Amino acid sequence: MNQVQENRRTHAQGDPTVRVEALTVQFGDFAALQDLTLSAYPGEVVGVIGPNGAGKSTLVNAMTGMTPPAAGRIEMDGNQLLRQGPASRARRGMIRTFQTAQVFDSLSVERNLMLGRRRPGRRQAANGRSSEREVPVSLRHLLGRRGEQIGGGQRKMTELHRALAAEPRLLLLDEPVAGVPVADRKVVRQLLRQHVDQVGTTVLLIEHDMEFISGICDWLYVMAAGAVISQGPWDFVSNDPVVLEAYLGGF
Ligand SMILES: Nc1ncnc2c1ncn2[C@@H]1O[C@H](COP(=O)(O)OP(=O)(O)OP(=O)(O)O)[C@@H](O)[C@H]1O
Repeated sequence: MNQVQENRRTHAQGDPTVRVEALTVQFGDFAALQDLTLSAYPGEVVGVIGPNGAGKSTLVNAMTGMTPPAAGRIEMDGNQLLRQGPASRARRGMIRTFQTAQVFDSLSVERNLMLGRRRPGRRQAANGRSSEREVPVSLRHLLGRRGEQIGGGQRKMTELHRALAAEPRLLLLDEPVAGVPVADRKVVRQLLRQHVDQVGTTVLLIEHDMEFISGICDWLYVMAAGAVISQGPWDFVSNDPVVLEAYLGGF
């Protein structure tokens, strides 16, 4: 075990919430993921970064069951997931958000938020109005508006809060602050950190905003061409020559 992996042991204790092992995804002859292995532990925010086309969204799609892998394993809390569909994974507490926020256009923001609380398997029953904790200040004035009446950043915030209201065991976020105004990104960061620390959710997120990434992630995997090329805390990966080459090599 090298020094970087040793460092992770100080905060990532016990068994991983999710473990992806030797995962390969093929689109015809093209391998979008090749033999990819990673894990995320309870209460940990794990970032997956890498240049465009590295395979980040494909990874999330494979984890949620939307894209079937050609080989490998995906385990959540020690259970092999590959034969389970997206709904069954959601019942286990795996919730995701999308690059383009998925909000129910015909429902109010408040109804959208309440839907998160209806996740099967969620500890509390879904009834009553959204609690103070579940409605962020930035959305309170929008509760009565329909999904189709709010802007892109507000849709992202609504989707994120609906996901948090589901109290996921594992939250997969695909570019959570893309399209979110810079001023609100700090709010998202604080909200996620608070949720992780209080509820113990494991977060795995894809994001291109390095300021956001460096401020929230406990551990990072860097991907290029479908494989993990580096991993470690931000200070390590941001100075890793292999990572700099992967990003700069494209220019
Ligand atoms: N359904 C598909 N059929 C064929 N090729 C695909 C499909 N989905 C993704 N790819 C290819 O797989 C590779 C990885 O794509 P993916 O969207 O996972 O990358 P990404 O790292 O998420 O990129 P970005 O940062 O731009 O979102 C790309 O070369 C992409 O063109």
